[in-house]
Amino acid sequence: MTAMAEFSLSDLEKIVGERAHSGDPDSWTAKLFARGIDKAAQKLGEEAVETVIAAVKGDKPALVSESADLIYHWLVVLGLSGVPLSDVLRELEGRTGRSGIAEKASRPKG
Ligand SMILES: N=c1c2ncn([C@@H]3O[C@H](COP(=O)(O)OP(=O)(O)OP(=O)(O)O)[C@@H](O)[C@H]3O)c2ncn1[C@@H]1O[C@H](COP(=O)(O)O)[C@@H](O)[C@H]1O
Repeated sequence: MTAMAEFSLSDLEKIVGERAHSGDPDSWTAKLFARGIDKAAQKLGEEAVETVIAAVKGDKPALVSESADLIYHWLVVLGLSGVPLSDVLRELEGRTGRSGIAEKASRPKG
């Protein structure tokens, strides 16, 4: 369990980056990168819906599994979009110490 606890999103981002252009016919990551952002974004949306369904049903094992699918596909979409995980983490870090409601109130109207 110790090794698993050390596994990070950054590790998964690295794996996705390495597999993206591997040319391995057995790589789902390579397949998604070849098909492009529309397909990857569609998969991300499907995994999001499946995660929501698991949560609403109170199915904890499914919630864990679907969350993993969701995060993996999210990293694929970030990669395809040329957005590094560190940009998202920096954005999240910048929000710490500020309540969500205050943050929402500060957004431009429109
Ligand atoms: N975490 C994941 C991961 N999560 C989900 N998936 C794949 O995502 C795919 C889509 O899942 P679905 O259940 O929606 O499959 P589906 O409904 O048959 O898909 P459709 O073609 O019908 O749209 C499946 O092939 C899953 O295996 C993942 N594929 C890869 N990874 C990670 O990426 C690494 C590299 O994987 P490859 O690129 O495949 O070598 C792996 O070692 C993992 O660490």
